[in-house]
Amino acid sequence: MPLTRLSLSHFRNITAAELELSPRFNLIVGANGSGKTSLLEAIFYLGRVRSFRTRKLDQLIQGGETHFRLIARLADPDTGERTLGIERGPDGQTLRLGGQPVRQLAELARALPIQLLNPDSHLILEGGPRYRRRFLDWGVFHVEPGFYSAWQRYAKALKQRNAALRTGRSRRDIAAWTPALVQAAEVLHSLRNEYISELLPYVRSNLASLVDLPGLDFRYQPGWPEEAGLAATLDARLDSDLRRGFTQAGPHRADLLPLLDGVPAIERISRGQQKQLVSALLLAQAELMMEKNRQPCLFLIDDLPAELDMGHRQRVLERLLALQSQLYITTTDADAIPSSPGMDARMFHVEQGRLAEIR
Ligand SMILES: Nc1ncnc2c1ncn2[C@@H]1O[C@H](COP(=O)(O)OP(=O)(O)OP(=O)(O)O)[C@@H](O)[C@H]1O
Repeated sequence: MPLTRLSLSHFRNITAAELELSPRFNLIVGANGSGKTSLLEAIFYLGRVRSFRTRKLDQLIQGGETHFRLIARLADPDTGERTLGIERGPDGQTLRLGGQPVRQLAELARALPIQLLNPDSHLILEGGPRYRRRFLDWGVFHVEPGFYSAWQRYAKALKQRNAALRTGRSRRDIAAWTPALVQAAEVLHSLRNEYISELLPYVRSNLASLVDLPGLDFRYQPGWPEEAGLAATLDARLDSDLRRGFTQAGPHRADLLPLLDGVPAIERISRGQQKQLVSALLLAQAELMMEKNRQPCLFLIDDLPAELDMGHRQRVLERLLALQSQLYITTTDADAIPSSPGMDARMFHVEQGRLAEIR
């Protein structure tokens, strides 16, 4: 659901800002180092309660200050408007949604599904399997209701098994975790499998309009050899797990690898094609989510001109607008963004952390 208002204080170089947002298209224009990415980072933080730039979250607090505060109004189709507020300081953070304390971060992720396209997005192709798992699980989390609880059960069993491996407990103690681990793993595997088969038609339709890559396919690896089964694999690798002190097989090692003519696509495609492919993947997820949940997502696109050429910018924006996504696009040059007449657009100028709407 879109944000209608956003207020920020002491977030990165933004001392204070109050923004009335467009439900569809928000363009953020400013010179290098002015604070454009910081604004996207703040919106991302509202939904994910983390940054896409750093793990050191205290870095988000403006230098010389002790806290940052973000307050957003969300247009909620069921309840009207809800307020989401996050304040972070030296003693931790408080999160409130609709006047209530937030108990699980998943509540925020559900209320504010956010997709990010930025210069790091190519890590989905170029980085290790964890980037592709994160991509995959974003989608499964949003469209498969049982995923989150299965993931929690799995994470708990994995943590216990790893602790048992590290502290040199008996094989019997370690094996005691196998049934819970395998049961949750199988649920995750089947939900991921189902999600991938639903997603692929959307990926193909986006590829057809964005990038010409006949022969592109995907290989899903669940994180263990399927023919052997997870229980037998854990058993067979127990000595090796004991030596290393952690569990080497399971859904936490899954991968979804794009292949071109049988080899990893990253080996064969240009940088521009990588960006088009990543855009197609993110769009496909948003389309499937819209189809299944009737819920549009927010798209944060950092430095759109650096990501795509003019023709592809136009096509990606058209598809996103057709999806009723709320867009936040940054650029140093407003002329580099295709204009879409009739769009309910707002443009903001940023200079040294000060944000002002351009009318
Ligand atoms: N905690 C902080 N306190 C104050 N200023 C900060 C903090 N963290 C980063 N900055 C500054 O905020 C400024 C804005 O950075 P940001 O990455 O948002 O700029 P940008 O407009 O996206 O730039 P570019 O176009 O170069 O990507 C930078 O000058 C940076 O040094």
